[in-house]
Amino acid sequence: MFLFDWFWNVLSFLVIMMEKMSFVTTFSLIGHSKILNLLLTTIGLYNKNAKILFLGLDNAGKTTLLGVLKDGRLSSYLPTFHPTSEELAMGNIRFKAFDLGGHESARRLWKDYYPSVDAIVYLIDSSAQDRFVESKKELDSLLSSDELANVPFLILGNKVDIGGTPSEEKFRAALGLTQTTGKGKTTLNGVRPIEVFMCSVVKRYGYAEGFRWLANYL
Ligand SMILES: Nc1nc2c(ncn2[C@@H]2O[C@H](COP(=O)(O)OP(=O)(O)OP(=O)(O)O)[C@@H](O)[C@H]2O)c(=O)[nH]1
Repeated sequence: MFLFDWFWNVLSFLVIMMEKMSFVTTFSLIGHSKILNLLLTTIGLYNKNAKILFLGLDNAGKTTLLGVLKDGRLSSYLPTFHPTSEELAMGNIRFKAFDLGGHESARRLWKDYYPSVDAIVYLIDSSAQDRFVESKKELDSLLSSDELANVPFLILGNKVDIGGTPSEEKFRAALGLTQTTGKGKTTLNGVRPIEVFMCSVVKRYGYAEGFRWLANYL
């Protein structure tokens, strides 16, 4: 019995060593990032290289969100007058995000970015109720664009940390967003995915759920 145990332990040790050696050899031959990519591709999580536009009126919080997603830091930014872009990864989505600015002059450039876009993230300052009509007008114009007909829309009702912001229900009603896809993963039957998530970029909540929802449709 002792001999059998000893033999079994030695055999197990050798098998583990061989596995480790072949892994180390493969690892150094292919390289760390390629192995990671290979694993992610195998489990279907890596092919989400998407082009995402961050749109919304000026002051909605687009650049702040981009900054938080980029390096986790909250900074203060000047209004965006020139489009900027960042390569980002969030959960299982890798994407190139374009912050196009929300001032009236900047909005004229939005349509130049429609070709080959994979998703729109539309931010609305939920504390600025006096601007809901203007925000709805821009959103409706995006939603009715032929070029964006099949593009998923993630609507973020931002700044809920500010007192007096409307409930999600009232926010949806004001923006005409009562009929949406649903927050789970659903079969679309040819309908464009569109969903609302209330969030606070500065308090860092709400938007991650939104991006997780969006990942289902990229
Ligand atoms: N209270 C609060 N303020 C926020 C939030 N997100 C952004 N802000 C503030 O809103 C202001 C505008 O944010 P920006 O990120 O510059 O807005 P933008 O949409 O990029 O604006 P433009 O560049 O003019 O199009 C800044 O003072 C931010 O600090 C939030 O979740 N809560």
